[in-house]
Amino acid sequence: MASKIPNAIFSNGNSIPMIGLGTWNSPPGVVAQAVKDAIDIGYRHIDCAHVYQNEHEVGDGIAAKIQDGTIKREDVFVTSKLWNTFHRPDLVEGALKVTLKNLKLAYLDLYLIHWPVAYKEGDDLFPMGPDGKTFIFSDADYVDTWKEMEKLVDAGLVKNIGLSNFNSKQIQRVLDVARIKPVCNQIESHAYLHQAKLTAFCTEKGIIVTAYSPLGSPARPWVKKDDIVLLHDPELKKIPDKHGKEPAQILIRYQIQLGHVVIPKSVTKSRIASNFDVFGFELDADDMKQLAALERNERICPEFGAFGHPHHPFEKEE
Ligand SMILES: NC(=O)C1=CN([C@@H]2O[C@H](COP(=O)(O)OP(=O)(O)OC[C@H]3O[C@@H](n4cnc5c(N)ncnc54)[C@H](OP(=O)(O)O)[C@@H]3O)[C@@H](O)[C@H]2O)C=CC1
Ligand SMILES: O=C1CO[C@H](CO)[C@@H](O)[C@@H]1O
Repeated sequence: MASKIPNAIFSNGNSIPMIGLGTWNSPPGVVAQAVKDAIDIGYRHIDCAHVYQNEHEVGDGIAAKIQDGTIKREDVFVTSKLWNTFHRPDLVEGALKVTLKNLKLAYLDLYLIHWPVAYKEGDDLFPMGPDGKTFIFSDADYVDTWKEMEKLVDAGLVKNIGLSNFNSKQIQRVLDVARIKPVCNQIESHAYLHQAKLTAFCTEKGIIVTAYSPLGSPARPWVKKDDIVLLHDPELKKIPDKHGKEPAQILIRYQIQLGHVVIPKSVTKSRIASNFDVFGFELDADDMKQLAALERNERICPEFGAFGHPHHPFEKEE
């Protein structure tokens, strides 16, 4: 199927497809097929990360679709993220090279610092401290990490660099030293958590917001099953009927109309298809107001183990 996805334009003039396939929690053995299905359906943007521990299989899916002629490398936008144990400047390039090898790519379209918090360097991606709840921190500073990210652009290994889970003060610290500005901040964004101040700050600075967990990440064990889950919120359910659409499609379309790039995850072919079918209708002003009114300041992905880190981004709103 030919792909007609609108793009968002970065401050450097490069573009990113407004919708991409998320891959967190997409199991090895399943994710390669999900990536192949997504590309067949028309997705041209895949969101990955070293810490998802499935980049090798994601890479198999992309390679298969390049090999069978469905796409060329330059047709697909691939993002990955530098994990928190690799922030120390001497580790950054090596971490990217592992990701490139796993993904079987010569370059990334976008590389993000996954979180502003750094953890103890080493093989353990989640180096747990003695309390069994808090990771062991590193004192690497993301500003020094950023200078290494810039070198990856110089070396032609990544086309664009950006941030993820950074608050406005942290973004400003990066902007203050940046020779190459971050093009985006990938943050949690859905109808229960708008992060209005942070997104306004990003917009003012010309930084594109990518919305993660747009469906409220229902598979996370701590998303309470006895409370209202976003996808089943009775207020949300009033909107789809009017458009003949499903709740997930409304939530994805909502992010796009907010001007955000959006990366819903699914390994289910029918959902991968329906999540992509969000360009043939428009939410009206009343719908947008109703969705905005669902705000609950409900953060699903706070990186619990980093509470107490001096660079934890979201312990207070910034
Ligand atoms: N930068 C960061 O720190 C973070 C980045 N991310 C990125 O964002 C992506 C999306 O966020 P994520 O937390 O995965 O959560 P999402 O909000 O995308 O929800 C994904 C879940 O919803 C289910 N689902 C997908 N489509 C539908 C549908 N149409 N109807 C009902 N259920 C559906 C999926 O199930 P199934 O797969 O079984 O179909 C899966 O369990 C991640 O995969 C990752 O790439 C996420 C969190 C943090
Ligand atoms: O991208 C991510 C997916 O979820 C993980 C577990 O909560 C996070 O650590 C990470 O930020």
